[in-house]
Amino acid sequence: MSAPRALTIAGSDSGGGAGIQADIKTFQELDVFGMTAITAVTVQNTLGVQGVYPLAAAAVAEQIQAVGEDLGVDALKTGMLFSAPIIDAVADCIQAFGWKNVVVDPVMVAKGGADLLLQDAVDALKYKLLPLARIVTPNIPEAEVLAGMAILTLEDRREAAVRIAEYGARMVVIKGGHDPSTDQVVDLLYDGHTFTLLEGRRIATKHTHGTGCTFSAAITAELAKGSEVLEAVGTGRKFIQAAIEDAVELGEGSGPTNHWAYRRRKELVR
Ligand SMILES: Nc1ncnc2c1ncn2[C@@H]1O[C@H](COP(=O)(O)OP(=O)(O)OP(=O)(O)O)[C@@H](O)[C@H]1O
Ligand SMILES: Cc1ncc(COP(=O)(O)O)c(N)n1
Repeated sequence: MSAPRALTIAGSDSGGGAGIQADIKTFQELDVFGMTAITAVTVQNTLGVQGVYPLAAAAVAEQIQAVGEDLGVDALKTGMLFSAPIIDAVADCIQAFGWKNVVVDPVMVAKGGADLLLQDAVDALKYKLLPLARIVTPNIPEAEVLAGMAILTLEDRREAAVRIAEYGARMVVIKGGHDPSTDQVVDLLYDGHTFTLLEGRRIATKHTHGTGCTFSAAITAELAKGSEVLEAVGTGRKFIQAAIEDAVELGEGSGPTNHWAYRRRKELVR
C-alpha cells in the first residue's frame, strides 16, 4: 500500500497545539503520511512561549534531505523558520529536489507575542522562499510586514495580496482571523488574476492556538492527495472551522483546536 506523503518544516510546540505537532496531527486526520524537519524546539504551553532553542541550519537541511532521498514528498509546508540561514537552507533543499507543492505559512509572532522569526530574516522569506511557494498563507499582521503596508480594510487586503504575489507566490491567502470587525471570518484568496473570498462563522473563543498551522497543514495534506489549490484551501477552511468549533479546552490560556473534529463529523454523517 502506498500513501500520500507530506513534510512539515517547522518548530516544535511542546504544548501540542501549534507547530510540528499540529501539522502531523492534521496530516494523520486527513489520511496523509506525515514527516518532519524540526527548525527549533520551543518551550510552550497555552500561556505562551517560554523558550526558543533553534537548530543549526545544517541540521534542518539534513532532516529534509534524509526524508526526500528515501521516503519522498508529495507536498510540504513551512511554519516557524526562525532565522535567515535556516530559510536559505530550506529554500536550497526545495530547489534541489524540485518540489512544487510548497505551502509557506510565514509564521512571525506567536499569539502571546513571542518572536518566532528574527526581524533580519524577513528579506530571506520574501526573496528566497516566496518565489518557491505554490501557496502563501499570511495572517493580517504577517501580510502587513510582507506587503510593507497597513491593512485596515478588505480593499487594503486586496492591495497587500497583489504586492505579496509579486514576490512569486502563485496563490496568496490572507487569513481573516485577526479582523474581529465582523461576525464572519473572511479569508481572501488571490491567484494573480482573481480574488476569491472564503467566509465562515466567526466563533467567539479564546481557544485559537495554532489555527494558522492547522489550516496550512490541512491545505498541504490535500495537495499531497492531488487536490487543486482552490479545493485544498476549501477543505482547509472546513477543517479549521470544525477544529475551532469543537475545541478541546485544555490549559489556562489560549487553548489548542481539536484536530479530530473534522473526521468525527464526517463519521457521524455516514
Ligand atoms: N474565531 C474564529 N472563528 C472561525 N474561524 C477562525 C477564527 N479565527 C481564525 N479562524 C480561521 O482560522 C484560520 C487561521 O486564521 P488566523 O488568522 O487565526 O491565522 P494565524 O493568526 O496565522 O493563526 P496562528 O498564528 O494561531 O497559527 C483561517 O482560515 C481563519 O479564517
Ligand atoms: C512552534 C510554533 N509554530 C507556530 C506557532 C504559531 O501559533 P500561534 O500564533 O497560535 O501561537 C507557535 N506558537 N509555535
